[in-house]
Amino acid sequence: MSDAALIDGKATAEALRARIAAAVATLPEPPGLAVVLVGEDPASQVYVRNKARQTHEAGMRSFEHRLPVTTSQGELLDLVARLNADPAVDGILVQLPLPSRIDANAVIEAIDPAKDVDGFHPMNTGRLAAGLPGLVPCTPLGCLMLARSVRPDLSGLEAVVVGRSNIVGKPMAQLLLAESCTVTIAHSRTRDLAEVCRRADILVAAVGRPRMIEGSWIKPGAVVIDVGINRVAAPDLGEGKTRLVGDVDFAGARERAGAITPVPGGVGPMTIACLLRNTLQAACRRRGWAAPDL
Ligand SMILES: NC(=O)C1=CN([C@@H]2O[C@H](COP(=O)(O)OP(=O)(O)OC[C@H]3O[C@@H](n4cnc5c(N)ncnc54)[C@H](OP(=O)(O)O)[C@@H]3O)[C@@H](O)[C@H]2O)C=CC1
Ligand SMILES: Nc1nc(=O)c2c([nH]1)NC[C@@H]1CN(c3ccc(C(=O)N[C@@H](CCC(=O)O)C(=O)O)cc3)C=[N+]21
Repeated sequence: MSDAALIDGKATAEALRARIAAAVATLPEPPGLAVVLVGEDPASQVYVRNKARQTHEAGMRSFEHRLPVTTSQGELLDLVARLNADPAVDGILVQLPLPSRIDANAVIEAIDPAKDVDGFHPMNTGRLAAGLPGLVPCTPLGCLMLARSVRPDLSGLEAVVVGRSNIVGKPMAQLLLAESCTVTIAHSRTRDLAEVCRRADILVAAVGRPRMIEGSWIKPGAVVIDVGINRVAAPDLGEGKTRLVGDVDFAGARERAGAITPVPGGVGPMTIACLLRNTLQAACRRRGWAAPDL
């Protein structure tokens, strides 16, 4: 079989951001997104900076809160309460992971579900599981959009999600189930992961292990969505250099897949575009504006 089609997340995300910007331009006031970053994790700082820039480019307001790594849980909960009460804030994102002293679940549950643009509050995860409208986690939503860009009708397909985290794997499985896929969720205790993956018409990898999914595990013609963002040493680029790779062995998988997302330039840019989409949706719901059709 010839090489898989490349699913261009960067271009798809740019197009989605342009539609969001056009919709925002028609609103009486700009939606506002608050991003909270605790500590100095350099990778997180890059995401926060990219989010702020793209929020402005979409015509929205961005409120950044950078707190020292010594911040207590009480101080963080106070900030969340202020953001819940702030009428200019439509969306609240608290960057994860948080320092281990802080109970992340307590912080997520403190966010007003109507402003929970990450879709992590139990109210929103419950609504997703029940098939009710709500805010849907950005990364799985972006993955679904990319899968549908090459297979508009997923109904009846075998979908395998590798990873069962609350932020990617579980909501991804719910979205694929809602598309009428036959869904398998694999994880670190799964026996014979290679054989499970070989069943997949749609394979979503959200593990956090560089190139763990081998080319020979891919069903010929499958759609492969690689969520992994792993920084690895790249001595070929020079001493001390690094590069980003996914959870899938891209070169091997490309020989068998029908379509595949690259890393970088795949799921990552879609995550930010979906965050802006959720912020627009939250603003429209909260403020009684007609929600645009994106
Ligand atoms: N592109 C984007 O926008 C985003 C990318 N990411 C990236 O996606 C990846 C996953 O993130 P996240 O879900 O938060 O990660 P977590 O570490 O929370 O979850 C990883 C999952 O992978 C499973 N797993 C670990 N090792 C294996 C193995 N050997 N075989 C099978 N399953 C395994 C774990 O199983 P178990 O539950 O049994 O421990 C767990 O369910 C990371 O690389 C992260 O950087 C994350 C968020 C957004
Ligand atoms: N509350 C919360 N919500 C999140 O959505 C969240 C989070 N915490 N913590 C961290 C993870 C990770 N994440 C990414 C977003 C964009 C890219 C992204 O844009 N990646 C680019 C490249 C980035 C680069 O080059 O460094 C790409 O893949 O092409 C990656 C990763 C969101 N996360």
